[in-house]
Amino acid sequence: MITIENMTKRHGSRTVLHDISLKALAGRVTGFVGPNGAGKSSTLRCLLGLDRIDSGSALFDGRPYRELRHPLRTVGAVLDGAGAHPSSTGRGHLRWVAAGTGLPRRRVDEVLELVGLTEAAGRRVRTYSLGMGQRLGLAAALLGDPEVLVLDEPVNGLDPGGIRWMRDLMRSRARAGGTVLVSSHVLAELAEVADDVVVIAEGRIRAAGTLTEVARGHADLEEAFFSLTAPAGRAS
Ligand SMILES: Nc1ncnc2c1ncn2[C@@H]1O[C@H](COP(=O)(O)OP(=O)(O)OP(=O)(O)O)[C@@H](O)[C@H]1O
Repeated sequence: MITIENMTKRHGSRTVLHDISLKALAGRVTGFVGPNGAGKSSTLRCLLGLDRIDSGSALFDGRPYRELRHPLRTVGAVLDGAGAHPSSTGRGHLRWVAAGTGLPRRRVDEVLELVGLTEAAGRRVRTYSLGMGQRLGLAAALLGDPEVLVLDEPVNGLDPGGIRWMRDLMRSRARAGGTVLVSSHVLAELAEVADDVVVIAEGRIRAAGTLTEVARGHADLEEAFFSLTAPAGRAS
């Protein structure tokens, strides 16, 4: 379970996250939605210990990321695509990650199979399509078979088959008891996969609840998104 409480993040004099709180529960997919610049990536970076939090907390079952005993076995994350060196092969990249974290080498072939990259595993990452890069990033995140998955815009660059596959994967991780936190710009895209939704805009949480609760009182999901994320001066 992920618990963020009263988290504030500043860059210089600019506050990009204002006292935000959210929960992502085990056994559920939690969608994290907001327009460009809303603060989604900043939230995920703070959660994963990549950026320092100015106040508040961001915890995995009660511990900050940096204090996890087995980070890769606890949390898998995909933030900016694959994160692999372009001249390495897909398999080489995963072996490097596995070796650096004490995970068994055989796990590399298992995750390549899981994300559908077995055939392309010997090719250099620079020849991968955007969607293949996303799959490789996910393969690295799954190496430690973690309980928690944190995915920033994971369907960017995927074709319809890839999107369906990614949704199935998120659902199956949640069904198996995992915690899945997934960000998107589009509420309707999350409708297919999320049990719960948290809406962020201008660095503030605007709504949270089940998809039905968040959409209640709005004509459709698109209207709900625009209404909930409208600039503060214009929010109804
Ligand atoms: N290193 C930084 N220095 C200064 N401002 C930053 C920095 N990183 C992010 N920001 C600002 O924080 C705000 C939130 O950005 P963030 O990338 O978290 O939004 P986002 O919701 O992930 O947007 P997108 O959907 O476009 O990726 C933006 O106004 C951005 O300009």
